[in-house]
Amino acid sequence: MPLFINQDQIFAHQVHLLEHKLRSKDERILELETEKAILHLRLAECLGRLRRGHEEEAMAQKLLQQQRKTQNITQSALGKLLVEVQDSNTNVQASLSSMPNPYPLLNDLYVLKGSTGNLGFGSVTPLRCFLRPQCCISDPFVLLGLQFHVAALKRDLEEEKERCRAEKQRRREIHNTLVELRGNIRVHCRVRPVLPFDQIHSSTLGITSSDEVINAVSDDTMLVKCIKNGNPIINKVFEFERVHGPEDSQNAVFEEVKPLLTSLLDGYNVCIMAYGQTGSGKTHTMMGSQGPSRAPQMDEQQGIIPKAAVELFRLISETPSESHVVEVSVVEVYNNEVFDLLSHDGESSTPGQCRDVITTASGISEVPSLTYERVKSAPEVMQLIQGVVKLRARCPTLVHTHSSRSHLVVTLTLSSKSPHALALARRLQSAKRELQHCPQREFWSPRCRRANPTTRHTSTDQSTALASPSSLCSSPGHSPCPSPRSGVSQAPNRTRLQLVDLAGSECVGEVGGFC
Ligand SMILES: Nc1ncnc2c1ncn2[C@@H]1O[C@H](COP(=O)(O)OP(=O)(O)OP(=O)(O)O)[C@@H](O)[C@H]1O
Repeated sequence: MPLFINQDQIFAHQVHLLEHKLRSKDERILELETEKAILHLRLAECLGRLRRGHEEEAMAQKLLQQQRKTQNITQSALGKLLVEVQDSNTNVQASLSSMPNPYPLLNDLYVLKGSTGNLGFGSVTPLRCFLRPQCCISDPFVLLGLQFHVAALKRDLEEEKERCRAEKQRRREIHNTLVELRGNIRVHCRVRPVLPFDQIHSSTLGITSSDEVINAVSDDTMLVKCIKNGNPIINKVFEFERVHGPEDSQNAVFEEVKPLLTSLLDGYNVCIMAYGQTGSGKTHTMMGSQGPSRAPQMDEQQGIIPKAAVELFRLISETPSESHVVEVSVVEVYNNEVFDLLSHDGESSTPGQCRDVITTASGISEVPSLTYERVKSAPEVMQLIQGVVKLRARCPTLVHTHSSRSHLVVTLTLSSKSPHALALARRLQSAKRELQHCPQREFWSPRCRRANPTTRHTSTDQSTALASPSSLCSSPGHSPCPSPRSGVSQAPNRTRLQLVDLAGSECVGEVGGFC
């Protein structure tokens, strides 16, 4: 059969194919245009975000500047007012003392000054009228008026200060309630002042001394300038429960943690821990930087540990109905080993005995043979701590020469209730020590841990562990004590205050310590 090819049909087919190709291309063009529009939109969004970022940064800077300005203005205004008041007061006192007092009624005026309240210049006229029939003298009135004015100014100033204090206190209370609602761990941040050794390290990193890397923007916000050589500065904002600026004193810092000590007497364990980069001021905050010549008790430069000891004994003296016993232990954690700095046992010349750490079946970490010294006053606590704290491992770092290279844990154990109950607890503790010498006992120590990281066994009797003063609260913070089991129900109520000064990391490459 002959093959017949219709040319028209071939052309029609080719046209159809070409039309199909054309349609596909049109569709592709449409797709690409849509993608282009989406990319344009994204670009616009990114630009908007970038702009907003710049605006936020500018606002943060502006806020900081405004705060500084307001602070300066308030401080200088207060200073001027104080100087004015003091000057006027001195002048008045000098004039009055250099003058004989021939007017017996002037003494009445002093009484009036105390009882009438806010007497200013305006009050002089009625007083003058009152005195004129008897005295008819004008100069003393001027002086008195001046004195009243000074007194009124002083009172105003005091009232202002009081209002300011009350407002701050109210804000703190609301804040604390909020924090309580949020959880039992509070994180405060302290920014120390710039010190001479900072200038040296700044210059090695190419930062000028006028660059403040960390700024306490408000009571709870901190601005950190992240500076890296050759890169633009990035501002980061961090929020804490409380931010202490460089101007905040040791007292101001302690006031924030002081209420926790009341919790200790209410039956809660408390742990206050200082954490931070080397040279950031942990030891200064926890122990203080007191010179040897200073009186140990009333020193404002004392840190949280001495102040907490004073406060604890003050609180105890306010509850004489209960008998309280305070015991102190000082532990150094260095190179994964625990050293009992108060230990007296052993003939070794190395101070501080290495102790084992065990973990009970209930997951509580213990240092069973830790030394606890009974103390009766805050100076006694400090004498013990000061006596052994010099044993702490130290080594110069790139930041400062007296860097502590170990963690320090000071524990104050408070036992309340009758002396009989305390004696029972001691008997339980000695029974526990006997148990520890049983040959079949396995325990977890830092050395075992190195050999086998998963080994965490103990055969310690849980009831004795609960009664022992050496049982550590497993989680730091403001957590309730374990409730006594039936076997130790007579044991005294025991709570712990742990004060921890950690060793700082040497993170100096990133200024500000926020890597
Ligand atoms: N708020 C502060 N006011 C004045 N000086 C301070 C303040 N904080 C720290 N310093 C001083 O800074 C230096 C370093 O402080 P400190 O020894 O407390 O640091 P650190 O964090 O304990 O360091 P490390 O972890 O290396 O032991 C000390 O000379 C200390 O007196």
